[in-house]
Amino acid sequence: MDIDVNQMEEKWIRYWDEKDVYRFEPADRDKVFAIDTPPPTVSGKMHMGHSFSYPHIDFIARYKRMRGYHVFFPWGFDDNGLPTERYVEKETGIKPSDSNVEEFIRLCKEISESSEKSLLEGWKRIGMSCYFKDYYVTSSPESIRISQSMFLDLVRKGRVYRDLAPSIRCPTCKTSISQIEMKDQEMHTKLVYINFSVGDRPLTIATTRPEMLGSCVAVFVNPDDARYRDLIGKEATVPIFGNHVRIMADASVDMNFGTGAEMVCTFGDQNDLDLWKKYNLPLKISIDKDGRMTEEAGPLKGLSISDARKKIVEILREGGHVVKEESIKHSVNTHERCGTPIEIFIEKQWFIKYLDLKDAFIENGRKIEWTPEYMRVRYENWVNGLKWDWLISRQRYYGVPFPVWYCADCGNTVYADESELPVDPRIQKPSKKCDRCGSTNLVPERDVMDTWATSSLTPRIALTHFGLFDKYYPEDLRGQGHDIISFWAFTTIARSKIHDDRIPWFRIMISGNVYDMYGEKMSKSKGNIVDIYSMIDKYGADALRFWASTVSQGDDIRIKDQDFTRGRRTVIKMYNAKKLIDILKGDRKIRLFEDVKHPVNRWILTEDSRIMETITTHMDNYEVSKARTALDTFFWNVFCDNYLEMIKPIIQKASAAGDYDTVDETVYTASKVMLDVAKAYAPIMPFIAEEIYQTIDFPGRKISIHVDSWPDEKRRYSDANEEVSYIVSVIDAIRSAKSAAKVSVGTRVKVASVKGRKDLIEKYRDLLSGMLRIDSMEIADGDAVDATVFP
Ligand SMILES: Nc1ncnc2c1ncn2[C@@H]1O[C@H](COP(=O)(O)OP(=O)(O)OP(=O)(O)O)[C@@H](O)[C@H]1O
Repeated sequence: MDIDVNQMEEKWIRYWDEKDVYRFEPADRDKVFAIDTPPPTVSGKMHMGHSFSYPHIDFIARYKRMRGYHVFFPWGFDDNGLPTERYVEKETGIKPSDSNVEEFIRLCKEISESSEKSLLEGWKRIGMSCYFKDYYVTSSPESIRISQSMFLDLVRKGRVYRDLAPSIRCPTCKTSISQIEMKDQEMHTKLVYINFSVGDRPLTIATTRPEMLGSCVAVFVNPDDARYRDLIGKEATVPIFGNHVRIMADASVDMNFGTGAEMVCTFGDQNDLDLWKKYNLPLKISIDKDGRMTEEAGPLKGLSISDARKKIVEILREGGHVVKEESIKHSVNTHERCGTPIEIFIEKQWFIKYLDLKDAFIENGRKIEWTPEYMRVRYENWVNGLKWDWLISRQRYYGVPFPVWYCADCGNTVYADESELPVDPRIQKPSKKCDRCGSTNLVPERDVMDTWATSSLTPRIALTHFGLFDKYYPEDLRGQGHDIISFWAFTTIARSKIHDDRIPWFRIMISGNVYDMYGEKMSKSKGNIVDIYSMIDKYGADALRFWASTVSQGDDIRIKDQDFTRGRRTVIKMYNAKKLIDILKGDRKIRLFEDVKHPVNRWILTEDSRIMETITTHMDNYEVSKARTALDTFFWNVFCDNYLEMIKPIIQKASAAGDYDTVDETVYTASKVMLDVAKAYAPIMPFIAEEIYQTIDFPGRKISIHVDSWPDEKRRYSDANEEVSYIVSVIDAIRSAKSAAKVSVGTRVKVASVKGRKDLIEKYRDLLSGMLRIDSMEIADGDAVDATVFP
């Protein structure tokens, strides 16, 4: 091999950049293919998960471009919100509470800008054909304006409200979060059996949250539980705290968990919240916003949740209230960013009201084509399981500010005018008075929006960035991983429904995830990653993309060296095949042939157009892995092993006989099929495809293979096909005979004795003996093809 794959790949990245190959030229809607590309969060390093899922989108973008579409394939970064804040905290050690808002925002901007520059290089390096020269970021004034304007649209539509309502809170990140950001996690914990009393009688309840005892507002049992039927309606005394709570019945209580009697606290978990709402129970908050115990927690006041848990068990033990403790493993709702168990609070928060739209979300989900189709079910399960309106306010700093002030005199909410956007009420003074009482005493909303409240608008943000929203919305395709169906896919479909009563794109293509060696999804922020550069140095980016094409959409994958090796071998094989054609061509110019005469050329052109048709069908069905498998077989077996080997003696013989038409026709055919192969590989392995294209010297080439046309020319020569296919079966038989005689395919043998259709084999005697290195061939008639060799 004399190709430096890394150098070759870097050369083409520079070339595509210089020639602006991926610039989008607007055209009529039916000529455009618009893609909603995932803007990665600025939260760490690019990893092999990205070099798997992004190429899946790029395969389609490149294919559609070669099919003649003007492909709108923008690039963007999602660089506002909690992921970026946490990244900045990790990188600098500076917490938002250590500095003022403006200073911290400045730091977040500075760090995300420099981080974006290096991340961008990574995405270019894996051969993405996005338009990188002008990308959007979700923290730009333009994106903030759109996000705030859509917020005002929600206000106009009555779809947003601020209310004192239960909200989910992460004590570590010190912010409210939404249901979307929760993740179930199996955790080890202690189930503590505690004695309450009903008069003289003990009533044992079991709980995993003993520190919440001060918030206990009721004890619940199942109405069918005979053990407690006589207690329903009575009062139980809470140990240590001494207050009395009602014993109530609800069918949701699991008789088999613990003792079948449970305490309801405000709020230990979702179940507490449900019962609290259903029975209008009192409210007692014993954990504050920062995860510290409050006054209500009595002797636990000021402790952290975990310390409080230890302490209360000690106190209960001392008082003789603990019956037993059991180690259990149970599922806990945690914050997906940091893994901390969530808490439930009552706070004033902004919510998008959408629970009443669940049916419409399902209906719109069904108007979208899902690839693979079964991912729609995941989406629907998520929608059906929604229990909360979408909480969009966050008590953080680096996010899109709410365009809102409150009147300190009458409590009215004052919204910014559209013309003032983007606005940061934390920094900017309002331009108007309270529209209810005329007061100028306005105080800003200090919360910011959840990052998904903005990234759910990416079709609008990306298209508006180029002034194309009205022309190309809804878009044609959204590509993304299945890890964020409930985040990004769902929120985008929801926002499109609410704002525009439309679907955001006609198709969504969901790719699988790359897992680390422990079976966890690789993730930037968690840091459990394999860096892309170490793999590119070893195998090249084409090989990484080849690996990405080895599984179907939606399927998960691990890092397997053999897949990268196969990809790299294919790159080298293509390079060598092209080199062989160069040698056979010598210094002749390629002449174009409308029609070819030699049966071997007629056969390969027939096979070529057949396979291209198959590949095209797979690509049209978004089945890239099937297309690539078919192409691999054609390229390795049919084209390299058979056709290129067959034409060596053909060209040699024709040259010796001065038959330059046959030489030119064969050189043309070999180059043409090589070009088709390069074009068909181009969406998957764009670098080697460009290398072949640019060096093959075929007339009529464009600036790049990636803007040339897809190979769909149909040439069918049925006469030659039957004949040469038969000869290919003879070649296979002689190769098998050589292998049975333990001689390598390239080793010369003295005699080969071949049985079959004598007249036909005779016609190809020279080709067979030249190609298979046979000194003398004995040919006999026979029904089935059979061969023996004598070294
Ligand atoms: N391990 C992975 N395998 C496949 N695709 C992934 C993987 N991780 C992220 N992606 C995809 O990359 C795109 C951008 O994701 P994102 O920037 O959130 O990456 P991330 O590593 O998960 O970051 P974070 O840790 O901040 O969540 C999404 O489409 C996502 O599905």
